[in-house]
Amino acid sequence: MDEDILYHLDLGTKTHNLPEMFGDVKFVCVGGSPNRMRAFALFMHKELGLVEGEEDIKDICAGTDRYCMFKTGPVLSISHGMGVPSISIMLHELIKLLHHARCCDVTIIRIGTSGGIGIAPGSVVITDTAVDSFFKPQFEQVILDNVVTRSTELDKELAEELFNCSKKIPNFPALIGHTMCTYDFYEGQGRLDGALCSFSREKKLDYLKRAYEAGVRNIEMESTVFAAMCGLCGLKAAVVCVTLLDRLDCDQITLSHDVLMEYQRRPQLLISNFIKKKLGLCDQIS
Ligand SMILES: O=P(O)(O)O[C@@H]1C[C@H](O)[C@@H](CO)O1
Ligand SMILES: O=c1cc[nH]c(=O)[nH]1
Repeated sequence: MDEDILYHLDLGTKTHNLPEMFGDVKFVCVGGSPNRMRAFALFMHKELGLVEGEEDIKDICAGTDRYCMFKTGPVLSISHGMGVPSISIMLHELIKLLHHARCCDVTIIRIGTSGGIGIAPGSVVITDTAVDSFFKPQFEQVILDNVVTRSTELDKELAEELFNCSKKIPNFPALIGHTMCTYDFYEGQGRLDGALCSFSREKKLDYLKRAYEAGVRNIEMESTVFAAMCGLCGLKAAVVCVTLLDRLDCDQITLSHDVLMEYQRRPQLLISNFIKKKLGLCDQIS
């Protein structure tokens, strides 16, 4: 293409000098909420000890209200909204952005929230494999009128490295497990408390217990397409989500605002330690 307009990011190859703006990016962190991703960028800025002021960390995608994007040193922090279609659009444009900017050796990590299965709320699940609602390690993309099945394997070495990093953080509950990705938060995740519910409590528990037996430890809404797209495009990728509740116990998220914020910071702390370690900024993890 003579020109590539990254419409939902409000960036383009003719309007922006992408290599100059993004050429040094080595880590990309993505998550659903714009506020979380802004908070992560500010946290990384502090952790990396960068000189310019926090006020210089501006939303690069301010011209659109679809996604927000912040850059601090080699770390890019981007929001992706909720669900597969939303993250998929963002990833198409992000991956093209990294290509146009001539970035190399980029690691991409989704830092999110999730519902746990059979584990304590507040646990951080590092995904080894993302699975669909049938516990299969695949993502089905409808392309024209064909269903194309793509693998959702993630980088096992990276998952192990993150798990080892987590062990160095005091009182940090983390584990490696499969993550189930659904197309809905309510009936799609076996919740009884949506506007619609077409199954019994027994059926719900039977489904979630079968998921647990298949190795699933948490449920969220983006991991399969994230793993599939990053895998096909040669990006090292990981998914790190905190659990907000144990779905074997309840459906509603009753955490106080403060606890919710503290839980959401857990994946951020782990990833910040990982990035600092990769950049050689700390032998001793704080
Ligand atoms: O990154 P977030 O915390 O948005 O991920 C999960 C999956 C859905 O997008 C959302 C549902 O509450 O949270
Ligand atoms: O239960 C939950 C919690 C957060 N995100 C989800 O997708 N499900």
